[in-house]
Amino acid sequence: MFKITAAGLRRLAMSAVQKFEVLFVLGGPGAGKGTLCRLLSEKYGYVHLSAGDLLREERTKPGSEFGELIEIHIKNGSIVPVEITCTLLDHAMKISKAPKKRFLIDGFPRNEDNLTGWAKAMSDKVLLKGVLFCECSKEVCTQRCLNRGAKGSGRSDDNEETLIKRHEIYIKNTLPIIEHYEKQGLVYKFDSMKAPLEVLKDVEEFLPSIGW
Ligand SMILES: Nc1ncnc2c1ncn2[C@@H]1O[C@H](COP(=O)(O)OP(=O)(O)O)[C@@H](O)[C@H]1O
Ligand SMILES: Nc1ccn([C@@H]2O[C@H](COP(=O)(O)OP(=O)(O)O)[C@@H](O)[C@H]2O)c(=O)n1
Repeated sequence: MFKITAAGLRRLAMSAVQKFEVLFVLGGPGAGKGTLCRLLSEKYGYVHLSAGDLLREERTKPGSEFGELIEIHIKNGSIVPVEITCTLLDHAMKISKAPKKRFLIDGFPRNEDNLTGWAKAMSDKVLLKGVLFCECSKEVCTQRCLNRGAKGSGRSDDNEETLIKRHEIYIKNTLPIIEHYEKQGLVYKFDSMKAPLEVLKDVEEFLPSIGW
């Protein structure tokens, strides 16, 4: 006899309600992900969730059990375990009061652990509409982060030593994730060496193709 499992029932229930729509925004450290997301969110009301910002905020919360661990990873340029990051993203999505449940998730998924953890925890709730890939040279990325640091970002990772590691991790761990989505035809690449408003314009040409 046909039997439906609890997980099957949950999936059915979730498919009946509207799922959150998500665009991942990826690229090297300093490629301009946050800048693009801010422009898009101001103009279209999409909710910008930066994994890095959420982790930095959690790090400084009094009594956070993960504060120290997060700081070690950020200072080292390495990637925080997905259970922490995914819980922060999930919570931020749930409490969002934005009328349009359309989310720009910036700086995630950044490695295999992020990818599998997200699939496990979120695939029932979220519809991935695509991946925006900010293409930018290592030199420009590095210079942008150093300028951001010099202008007082206060970030413990906007320094030459950490930037070398961040870039290595980007090449070794994040590029394969972008390739993974590319094989599924989900990636939209654009030149993020251009000025911010030109980048915005290029991305705006892509949005109608996903119904945004
Ligand atoms: N298209 C751009 N052209 C020039 N500078 C940029 C551009 N996009 C971002 N920046 C600057 O580069 C730095 C890093 O940008 P940010 O958006 O924080 O990058 P990311 O989120 O990828 O680390 C910031 O100081 C920002 O003002
Ligand atoms: N998915 C993520 C995103 C960021 N992070 C951490 O946060 C740091 C800063 O990420 P970010 O997205 O704010 O900044 P960029 O490196 O892209 O400029 C990373 O170097 C990681 O240490 C993470 O562990 N996992």
